[in-house]
Amino acid sequence: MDAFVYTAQPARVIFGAGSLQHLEREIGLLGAQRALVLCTPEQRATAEAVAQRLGERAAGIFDRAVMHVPLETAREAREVARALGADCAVAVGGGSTTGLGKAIALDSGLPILAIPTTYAGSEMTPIYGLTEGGVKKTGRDTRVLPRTVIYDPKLTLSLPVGLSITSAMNAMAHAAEGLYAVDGNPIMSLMAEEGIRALGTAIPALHANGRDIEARGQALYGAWLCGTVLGHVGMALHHKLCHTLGGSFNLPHAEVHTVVLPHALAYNAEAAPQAMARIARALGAQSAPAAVFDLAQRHGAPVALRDLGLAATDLDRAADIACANPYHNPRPLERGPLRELLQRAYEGTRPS
Ligand SMILES: NC(=O)C1=CN([C@@H]2O[C@H](COP(=O)(O)OP(=O)(O)OC[C@H]3O[C@@H](n4cnc5c(N)ncnc54)[C@H](OP(=O)(O)O)[C@@H]3O)[C@@H](O)[C@H]2O)C=CC1
Ligand SMILES: O=C(O)/C=C\C(=O)CC(=O)O
Repeated sequence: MDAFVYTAQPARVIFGAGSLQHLEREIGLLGAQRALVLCTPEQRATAEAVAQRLGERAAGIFDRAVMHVPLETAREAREVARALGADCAVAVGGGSTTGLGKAIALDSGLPILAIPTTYAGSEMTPIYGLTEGGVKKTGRDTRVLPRTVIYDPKLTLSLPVGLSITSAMNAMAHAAEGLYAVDGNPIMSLMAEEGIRALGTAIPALHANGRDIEARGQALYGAWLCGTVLGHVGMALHHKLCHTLGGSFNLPHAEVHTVVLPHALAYNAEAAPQAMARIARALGAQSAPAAVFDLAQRHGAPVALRDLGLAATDLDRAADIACANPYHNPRPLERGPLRELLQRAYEGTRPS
């Protein structure tokens, strides 16, 4: 076995259908008295239910979380937290809401309790993102890692099926790249393979019935494992491409992950055979890139960048940006093959 270093990121996880009932106890365990509840405008009703559960421990609700955490929103939320005397933040929602909690924590050190309702995985990472003047910057800081995470599959029953599938593919991407990370280790690989297996089971079941609570549990369990991988080891080509396409061309986050993943895996397949074997095994298939493509396509998820609104004329610029700053990838980054990868992702060609 190769030598490795493993530093665990501390997080307390409360998992299970109905586990929201433990919220007040968990806030108490954080030593907090006044929680600011964060949500998007559309998830206000859920945030109100959370605040009601907290009773006197609820300082208020900030319901203006949006994708990619604009700096102005972060400043506004920080100010509201200060004005209300909040001593912790409860983020209920997807990665956008968790991201807002992280922006508050980065500035103030307030502990975050996250209640994720998508599979993006941000709740398990010390990674934060902030967008200023249309440019998103990400960083790592242990202060932003949520202290407690409540995974309650019941809260995900309202997540539309299409979004559930693309969000699950987003989670799977963290695990897939974790399997060939430069700083990978056997513990993260175990979690990655099990996370992919759980998501590979959940996706067909959710496609059949979005209210299947067992499948919701499997998906959230997979999201937890995959988010943990994202939080512990470095990502590579796939995440770089998705950040380029999401950030510079304003394409939707989970959908871009869904479309790009099979092609990024195909690019890396020969350079990372063990990772590919584990992904394929987790999905009960022969070829990792084809299995991931089939999983998306069979369950109604988008498979072509052109269907997400990218123009063919954007592909050259996307390839340039993706090559601009060097980063680790199992196969060296070469502009020509990368441009071909993007062309296949644009057209939605099944990897052979
Ligand atoms: N820092 C990190 O480690 C990570 C950060 N991220 C970041 O997180 C963001 C993406 O996260 P993601 O979760 O995909 O995006 P969002 O949080 O924006 O959620 C995606 C969609 O899910 C909907 N939704 C969420 N919860 C529910 C629910 N209970 N019922 C119905 N609909 C629901 C949202 O609706 P509505 O808007 O109406 O609430 C939204 O349309 C990106 O900014 C990404 O960069 C992602 C992964 C890791
Ligand atoms: O961009 C961020 O906010 C940080 C990480 C991610 O979004 C991970 C991902 O691409 O899913």
